[in-house]
Amino acid sequence: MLSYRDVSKRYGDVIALKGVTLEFQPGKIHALLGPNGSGKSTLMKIALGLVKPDSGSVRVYDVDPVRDPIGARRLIGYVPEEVLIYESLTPSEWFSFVGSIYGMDRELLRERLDTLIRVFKMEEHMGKLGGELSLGNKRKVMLITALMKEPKVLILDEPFSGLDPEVARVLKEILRRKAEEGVVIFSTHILELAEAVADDITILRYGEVVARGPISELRGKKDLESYFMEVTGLSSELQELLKAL
Ligand SMILES: Nc1ncnc2c1ncn2[C@@H]1O[C@H](COP(=O)(O)OP(=O)(O)OP(=O)(O)O)[C@@H](O)[C@H]1O
Repeated sequence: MLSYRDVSKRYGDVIALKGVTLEFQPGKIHALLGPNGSGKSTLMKIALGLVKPDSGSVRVYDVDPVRDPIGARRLIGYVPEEVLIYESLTPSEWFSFVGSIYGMDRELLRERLDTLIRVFKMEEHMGKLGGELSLGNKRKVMLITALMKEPKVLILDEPFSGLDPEVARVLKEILRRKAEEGVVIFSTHILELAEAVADDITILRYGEVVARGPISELRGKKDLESYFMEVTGLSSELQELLKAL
């Protein structure tokens, strides 16, 4: 389980999170939605101890990421929004390196990697340097890195961006399977994707939770886009701006 209690975070004058209380349970796929700058990445980074909250408490199962960021990272597979890979290592070299850092058994590592590499269709790219890979393949390397240790918590920031439709389908299936055993959270700006993949959604606006629950219950009779526009207040803001234009 991943929980946040009354968590706030400011960057100088900018309020990124304001008294957020949330719980993400295993068994469901959770989508995190919100306009640009609403605090989604900050919320995710706090779970990993990459960003320290100003107040409130966070638990990754029973680990406090503020006191024990390494312990929290052991439990979490994380894919950030930005592409971060070693340009001068091949995916093969990179996975062996990460496997040794995780202290994974070589045979187990090989088995898991074999499957993930085939599932993500990366066989022919394993010998290329990271810097030579296409953007989508770099993102696949990051996804495999997050999945290879079979984490209890999977946190993916915009994981579907740059993936072709076939790989996106594979990823949806993986998330579904992972959610059976652990916590799965992903952020997205694509509402159709949240609707197609997630069980529960959480919508942030200006660092506050403005809606939360099963998609079907939240939107009621509306389509998710209209619901999103309504709770984030974007609809009226946009209409005003368009009028001004
Ligand atoms: N390192 C930082 N220094 C200063 N301000 C930051 C920093 N990181 C985030 N912010 C600010 O905090 C707010 C929340 O940012 P965050 O990246 O968490 O939002 P987000 O919902 O993930 O946005 P997006 O959808 O655009 O990725 C924004 O106003 C952002 O500019």
